[in-house]
Amino acid sequence: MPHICPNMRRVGFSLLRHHISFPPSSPTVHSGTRACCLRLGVFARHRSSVAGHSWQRESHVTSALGSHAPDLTGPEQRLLSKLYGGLIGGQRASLAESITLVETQHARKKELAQVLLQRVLAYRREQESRNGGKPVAFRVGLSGPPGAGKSTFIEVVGKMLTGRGHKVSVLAVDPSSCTTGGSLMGDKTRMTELSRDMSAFIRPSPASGTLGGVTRTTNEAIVLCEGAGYDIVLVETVGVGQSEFAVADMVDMFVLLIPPAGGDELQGIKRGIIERADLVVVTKSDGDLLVPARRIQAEYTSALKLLRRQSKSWNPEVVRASSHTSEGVPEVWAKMESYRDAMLACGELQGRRRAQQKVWMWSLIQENALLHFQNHPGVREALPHLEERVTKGAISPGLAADLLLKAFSSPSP
Ligand SMILES: Nc1nc2c(ncn2[C@@H]2O[C@H](COP(=O)(O)OP(=O)(O)OP(=O)(O)O)[C@@H](O)[C@H]2O)c(=O)[nH]1
Repeated sequence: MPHICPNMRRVGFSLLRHHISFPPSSPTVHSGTRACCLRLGVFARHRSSVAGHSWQRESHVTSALGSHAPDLTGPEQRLLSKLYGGLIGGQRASLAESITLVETQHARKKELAQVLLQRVLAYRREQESRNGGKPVAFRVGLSGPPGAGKSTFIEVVGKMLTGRGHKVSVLAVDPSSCTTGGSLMGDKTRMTELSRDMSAFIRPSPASGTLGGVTRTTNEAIVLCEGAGYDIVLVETVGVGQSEFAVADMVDMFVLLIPPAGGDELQGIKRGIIERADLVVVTKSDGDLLVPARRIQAEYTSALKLLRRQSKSWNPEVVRASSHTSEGVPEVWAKMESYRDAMLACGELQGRRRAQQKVWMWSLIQENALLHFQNHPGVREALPHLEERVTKGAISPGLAADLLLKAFSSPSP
């Protein structure tokens, strides 16, 4: 049972009191977060210069956190130096290894991952300040129903962009891996050409975990990709469950891909997610599918007019493209660039990123607060009995919740 600081308890207590919904029980234990923050100070004091960037420089950022930090061992320091040096040097193997580190469930490695991440964040901040405070990479989320043509589209756009000198990374968020451990997205060979391109980096979804856990690691993987010099980060997800909302909360632009099919196939597309779309792309706009594609485009254009606008500077549009003929693909990218430029110019993109940091932080708190609540000895002891009485109707859910929260707020035995 990890030590839970009183503040953490208060947060968990107050979240529960305000009926904020938590994800279901999670195997992701994040107990090392605070310890690893503390450890940053130690890492900062490890003065090795990697790729011309001295660790010393960040010490002012982290010294306030560092006084109780236990030391990193020599091998740990060497591992982190190697990963960081390789990562900012743009080595794909170091990037892949760093993402594996942030995906780990191993408590100590999780701490190391946070140390690395903090360093990469500091490096990225330096780059952004050199870039006039503007983000160094453009993050685009792409979602759509199974078979919408997402991976084919990403392959074609990705190749076009690397051909123009960009470095493109593709991260996948697979909701099925969170529930079943299986995969909606990973079982077939995807983006074969792009995966051979040295300017591209493709990373499948973590194999398992809660959506909260996958969201955290994807957010962290984005930071690592940007540190490794990828100026375009594409995050792909299937429009199933809540994963598309999670992805919309971690990108600069959210794009919905819709196949030119009618009726049932489109019913799975949630109205809520259409509201979040900055751009809708009707895919497979070629051959026999051209006519239905035009019809779907017209239908969605009318539907979008009825929705509330998300931005003062951007009106979501519906465009058509074919990944087979490439027709419309450069135009789709041009729209994405116009969006980025407009949102950067008015500062909304930067504002969106700031808000996302908070969403990300709160989703971590929710996940961990619930975990601490469930692991509390008093709660564990009272839970089976109270659950039984609630299901039998002997006591109200409200009273049971109050009793459990009371157990949680009393000191551990
Ligand atoms: N005619 C036509 N077919 C396409 C086009 N793009 C993709 N397809 C076909 O649509 C099918 C699904 O394409 P994918 O790219 O695998 O779709 P996806 O959305 O990634 O699918 P999931 O991985 O199941 O979510 C494949 O058989 C593709 O060949 C296109 O531009 N035109």
